[in-house]
Amino acid sequence: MGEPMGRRFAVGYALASKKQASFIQISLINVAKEKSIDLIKIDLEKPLIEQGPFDLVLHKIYGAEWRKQLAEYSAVNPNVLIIDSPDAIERLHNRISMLQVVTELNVVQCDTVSFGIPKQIAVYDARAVGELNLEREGLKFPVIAKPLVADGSAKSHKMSLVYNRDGLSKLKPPIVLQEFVNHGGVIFKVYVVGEYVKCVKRKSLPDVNEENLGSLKCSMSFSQVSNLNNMERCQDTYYKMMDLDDGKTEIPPMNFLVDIARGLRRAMGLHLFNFDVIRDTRIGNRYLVIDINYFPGYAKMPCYEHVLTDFFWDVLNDGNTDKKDVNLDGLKQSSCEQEVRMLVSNAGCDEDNGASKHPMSPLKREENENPIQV
Ligand SMILES: O=P(O)(O)O[C@@H]1[C@@H](OP(=O)(O)O)[C@H](OP(=O)(O)O)[C@H](O)[C@H](OP(=O)(O)O)[C@H]1OP(=O)(O)O
Ligand SMILES: Nc1ncnc2c1ncn2[C@@H]1O[C@H](COP(=O)(O)OP(=O)(O)O)[C@@H](O)[C@H]1O
Ligand SMILES: [Mg+2]
Ligand SMILES: [Mg+2]
Repeated sequence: MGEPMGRRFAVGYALASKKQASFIQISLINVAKEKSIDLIKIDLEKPLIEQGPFDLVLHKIYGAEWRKQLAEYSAVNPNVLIIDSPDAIERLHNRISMLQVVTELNVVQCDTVSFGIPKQIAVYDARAVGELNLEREGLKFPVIAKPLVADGSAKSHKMSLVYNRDGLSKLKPPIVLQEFVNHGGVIFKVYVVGEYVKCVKRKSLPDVNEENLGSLKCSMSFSQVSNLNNMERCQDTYYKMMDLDDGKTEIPPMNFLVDIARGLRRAMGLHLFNFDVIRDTRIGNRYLVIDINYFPGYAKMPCYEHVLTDFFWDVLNDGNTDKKDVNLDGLKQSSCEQEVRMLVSNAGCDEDNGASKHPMSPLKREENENPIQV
């Protein structure tokens, strides 16, 4: 069968080699091709302005030089879509501004479910860290120390769970100290692709028994607990190992997540991101957003080829997905997912997500929890 006649679209992608290897799979190239979309690698060794023509530039590259190249390309090609805007992405490179947007979301309120962010403070001064009085800052042990900068480097994922004062002195600012919230060892990862939303469960840090705090050593280092290392990625059991199918943890109400996703998408001006959510076991139906990532590992999402291709198609044919959102009641469902839902159940995933209508939002917005700066 030949390809359909008519207009073809060129999507240029600029990705680091690891990202390219995971995201640009042959299955994605083929599904896109069938929809008249050609995925074309942007050569990072050459000026962007000399490449193309593209209808859309998809990118996850950091740094001033790349921003300059994008700006130059946009100035000469004003109709080309840049997904996403470097300024909008920038907000996610700092763990304070990243979560600030969650506290500013303006969504319909209801009594049954609420969301917010954990209490957190930024510490900039290395000399101040050992002297910190957590109680005065409204925090108590245990806390998680996270690098303030979230720029995709291995360093930016290196965290420690700090149990007591002694653990504080080892920390290297600039950091964020965030209240550790017991959440039953399960994290919800909510993937957003334009209007599409998908929630999966993953393993997380186990709960900490506060009564044992005194007997624990001062801190514990960790990195990307909900993800896999490179060796694990090569194994067949890839999805099984990562997705948590404990059969007992229910995912948060989908209409609730959809409202947060839509609010975030609009507030941040981003199309491609995911956010990590935990359920505060002390309170029950209270959910905390702890992390937002630009252009995450979509290839781990079932049917990602179709979801992403549908997204490219929509933005290329519309120019602006947000125009459509105004009248949007439910969520999009990928063409692949419509079929798959009938045939199989996705391990660790909500069966109905990505498709559910949400007439009444059960959201309750909490008061702003502005971080204190030290
Ligand atoms: O590598 P992957 O596929 O695990 O994706 C990473 C994401 O994993 P997730 O999809 O949330 O499970 C990962 O999410 P977490 O930070 O682990 O929550 C990041 O988005 C990471 O990007 P960066 O290092 O922050 O720039 C993502 O890494 P890049 O692929 O963008 O380098
Ligand atoms: N406030 C918190 N309370 C409990 N666990 C947390 C909290 N913040 C992070 N975690 C755990 O630490 C992991 C890494 O934190 P996260 O902020 O998502 O950083 P990263 O950007 O490296 O993914 C999370 O996936 C979760 O398991
Ligand atoms: Mg995370
Ligand atoms: Mg992150």
